[in-house]
Amino acid sequence: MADSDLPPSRISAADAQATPVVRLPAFLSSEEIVEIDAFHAAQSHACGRLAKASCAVTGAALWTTTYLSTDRRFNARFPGLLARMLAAARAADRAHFGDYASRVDVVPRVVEYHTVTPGGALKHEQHYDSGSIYTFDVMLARPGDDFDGGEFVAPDAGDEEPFFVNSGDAIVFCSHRHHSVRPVTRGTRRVLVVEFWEGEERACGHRCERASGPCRVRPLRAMVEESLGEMSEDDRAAAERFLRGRTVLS
Ligand SMILES: O=C(O)CCC(=O)C(=O)O
Ligand SMILES: [Fe+2]
Repeated sequence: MADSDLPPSRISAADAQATPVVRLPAFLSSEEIVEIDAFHAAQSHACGRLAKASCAVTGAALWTTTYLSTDRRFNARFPGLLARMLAAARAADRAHFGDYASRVDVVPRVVEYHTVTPGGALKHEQHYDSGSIYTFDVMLARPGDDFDGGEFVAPDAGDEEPFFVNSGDAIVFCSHRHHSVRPVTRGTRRVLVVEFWEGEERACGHRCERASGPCRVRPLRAMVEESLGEMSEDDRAAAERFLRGRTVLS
């Protein structure tokens, strides 16, 4: 594998679409959800963050992703949980995905905490998690109570039952399987997403696109820090707002 590449896919696009999304109801206890939310509250300031969509009128973020794998923070705090997720993913692969990777060495590529408010959605129906093997997705909020809308959608999944009924419910799927999320219509939807891949266990503050060797992405901030010092206070504040969470290839 060239060190700047993603690992080659182990499953064809067509075979990936034929795999089911496996439900793991009540995967997390309410105590574990409290621990994860507390960890997010305490650590998110130190982690990479990306506002994926924002309101055209107010500029408020509608979908914010916090990369809890920054510096492997989540990985160090919740190793047992990540091992449980991987064991469940491998079992789902053996039982339902054609056992295409259950013996492959995989590690967490990224741990993402998603916060989605009304209007936030992942609309692209052919979206998939390129470069990863398994995607593990856990609902942290209470559907119908903390939020409405925001249904997880897997085309051709074969039934209309919701994937997430209660907080703590999880799903696991082949990362190359298409999936999307309908717009949230009320409240705040929170999910934890872990992608496992054949690359190195990453510590960078984003979703790494480089399977091995030093990550080439670094905060744009690092490239312009000197010039920030030369700006007026107003210009610097505007630049800081612009730079927050943005990254660039070096
Ligand atoms: O929000 C979700 O349930 C899934 C999010 C997702 O697929 C992604 O961020 O790639
Ligand atoms: Fe995804």
